[in-house]
Amino acid sequence: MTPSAQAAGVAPRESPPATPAAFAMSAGHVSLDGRPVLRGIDLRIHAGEVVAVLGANGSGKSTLIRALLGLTPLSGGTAELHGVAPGRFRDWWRVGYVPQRLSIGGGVPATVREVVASGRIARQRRLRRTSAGDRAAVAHALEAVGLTERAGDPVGWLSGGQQQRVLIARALAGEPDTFVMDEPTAGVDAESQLHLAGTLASLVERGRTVLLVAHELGPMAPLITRSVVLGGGRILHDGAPPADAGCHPHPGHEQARPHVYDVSGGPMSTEAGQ
Ligand SMILES: Nc1ncnc2c1ncn2[C@@H]1O[C@H](COP(=O)(O)OP(=O)(O)OP(=O)(O)O)[C@@H](O)[C@H]1O
Repeated sequence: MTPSAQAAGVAPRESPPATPAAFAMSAGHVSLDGRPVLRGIDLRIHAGEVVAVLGANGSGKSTLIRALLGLTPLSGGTAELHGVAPGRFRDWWRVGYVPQRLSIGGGVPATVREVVASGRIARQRRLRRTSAGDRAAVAHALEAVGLTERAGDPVGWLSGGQQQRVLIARALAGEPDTFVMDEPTAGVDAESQLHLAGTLASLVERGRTVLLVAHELGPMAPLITRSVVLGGGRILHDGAPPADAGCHPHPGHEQARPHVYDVSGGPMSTEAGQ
C-alpha cells in the first residue's frame, strides 16, 4: 500500500490473479516400459502462444504433449493445464486435441460428419439435443478443412491424409481456445498443408493457443512464435523457431530428416551439410 493510501485508511486493492499458463510442467519425468523418455522438463506455454515442438524421431515429442494433457502419467514432477492438474481438469471443451495416429474409422461405420460432430461432445450437456449452434460449428469445421462434400461418407472411405483432416475438423468443431496437434500435417499433401496453415492463421488471429508437434512446419512456419526442441528427453532449445524448419523441398515427405538441431543444443541445419 502506498503511504498516502495508508494514511487515508484505504484498503489495499488486490491485484487481479494472473491468468495461469495454458500448459505448465515442472521437472517433468516420464518413463515408459521402465525407460526414461522425458528427463526433467520445465516448460510454460502461455495463452496466445503458437508453439512448435520439434526433435528427432523418438525424442519424446508425443510423450510430452500427452503428459501435458494427462494422457501419459508423470513419473516425477508436475503438470498443469490452465492452472489445474490434468487429473482434476474439467473444462475439456477448452482443449482441441488432434492425435498423431488415426484412431477413427477402423470398423466403425461412422460418417465424416458424425466424427466431426463428436468434437462437440465436451460442450454438450447430457441428454441435450443437438442445437443449431452445434450444426453450424460442425459445418464450419468441415468447410475449414475442405471436406464438406465428403460429410456423408463413411470415414473409412477417406485416404489417410483426408482422415487426418477429419481429426483436425473434429478439434475445430469444439471451438476450443487451446489446440494441441500432434503432427497435423503428417501424410497431408501440399495443398492441404496450405489449407491447414490458413485455418491455423485464423485461429492465431483470434488469439487461440496452439501447441503442435511437427517435423516440417512447411507453410505453418510464419505462424510459429516459439519452438521447443527435444532431444534425449530434455529441452535442447526453447525460443525462436529455427530459420529453415519450414522449408523442406518435399512437403509431403514423412519424418525423414527432422534433425534441425544437433544434440549439443544449438541450431544446426541438416540441409546445409548434405
Ligand atoms: N507405450 C510405450 N511404451 C514404451 N515405449 C514407448 C511407448 N510410447 C513411446 N515409447 C518410446 O518413447 C520414446 C519417445 O516416443 P515419442 O512417441 O514420444 O517420440 P516422438 O518424438 O513423438 O517420435 P516421432 O517423431 O517418431 O513421432 C520412443 O523411444 C518410443 O519408442
